[in-house]
Amino acid sequence: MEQIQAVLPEWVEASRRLTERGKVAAYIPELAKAPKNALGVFIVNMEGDSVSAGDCGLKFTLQSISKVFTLILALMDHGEQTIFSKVGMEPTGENFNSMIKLELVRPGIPFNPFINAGAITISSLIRGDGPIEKSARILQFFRHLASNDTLDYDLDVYRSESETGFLNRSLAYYLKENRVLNAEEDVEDLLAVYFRHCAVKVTCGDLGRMALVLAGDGVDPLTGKAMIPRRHVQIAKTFMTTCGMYNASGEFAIHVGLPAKSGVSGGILSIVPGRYGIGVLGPALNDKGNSVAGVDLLRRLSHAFDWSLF
Ligand SMILES: NC(=O)CC[C@H](N)C(=O)O
Repeated sequence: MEQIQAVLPEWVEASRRLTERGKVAAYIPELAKAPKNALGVFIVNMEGDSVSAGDCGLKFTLQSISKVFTLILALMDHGEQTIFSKVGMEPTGENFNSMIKLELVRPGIPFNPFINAGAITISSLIRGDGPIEKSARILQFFRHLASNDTLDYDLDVYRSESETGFLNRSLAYYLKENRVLNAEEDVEDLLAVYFRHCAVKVTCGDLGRMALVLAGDGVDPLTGKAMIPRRHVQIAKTFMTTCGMYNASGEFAIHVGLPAKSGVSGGILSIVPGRYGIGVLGPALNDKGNSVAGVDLLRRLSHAFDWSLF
C-alpha cells in the first residue's frame, strides 16, 4: 500500500490532464452538471487498509455500474439457468443502448446483462412484490455490499433520466413485444426500478468497498461474512472482463487487464482479484463512454504494479 500511496497523488494529477479531451455525459440532463476535471481514486486491500487521492469526496450515481450487482441479485434470486434463458453471454460490439441486435439476431434476447436491454431484463427478474419492494431489496443489497446504510438515491438524477429516457422505454417495449419481458410486466414500473438503481449515489470509497467483496469472491474480507455465492461472482467478473467497459472492453483488457465496470457518470469499479477493491471517478468520458482519465489512471497502476490477469 505504501508503494501505491507514494505515486498515487502525482499520477492522479497526470491523468487528470486528459479530462480536457473528454466530455461529461449530457443525454441525462442532470449528469451534465458534473465537474469535468474531477478525478478521484480509492483502493482498499483485504486487510482494510486503504489509499486514496484526488476528488474522492465527490458523490456520483452508479449508473451502469449498478448492473453488476443487479445481475448478482437476480442470479441469487433465480439461479443461472433462468437468468441465461433471458439474457445471453456475449459482447455486442454496439453501443450500450443500441437495439439493433435485438432485431437482427434470433432468439431476440439481449446479448448480455450489461447492455441496457439486458439490464432492464435483469431488473424485471429481481424478486419483490411490485416496484417499491424490488427497489428496496436492490438498495438494501447495495448498502450491505458497501457496508454503508446511508446509501440512497440521487432523486434529481432519477427524475432527470425518467423524464428523458425514451430510448430505454423503447427497448423495454420491444422486449415486451418479444416476450423477453412477461406480458403482465408494467414497463413504467420496471423502468422506475431500473432508473432508481442507476441513480444510487456513492463515493469512490463506496465503490471500492463494494468491489472488495468481489475481490474476495463474495466473502467480505473485512467482516468474514459470505455475501455472494462464489459462482455468481465468477459470472459477474467474467462479464466485467468481456463487456464491462462497453465496446472498449477488449482495449481495456489489453491495457489494464482487470475486471471492471464503468458508468456514464464517469465511475469505474475494478478489482485485483484476491487483493484490492478499486473505485474511480472521472466524469469526462472518452468517445467509447468510459472515464478518459480513470482508464488512464488504471492503466498506469496496472503497468507499474503488474496487475494484469493476462
Ligand atoms: N452506460 C450507462 O451508465 C447507462 C446507464 C443509464 N442509466 C442508461 O440507462 O442509459
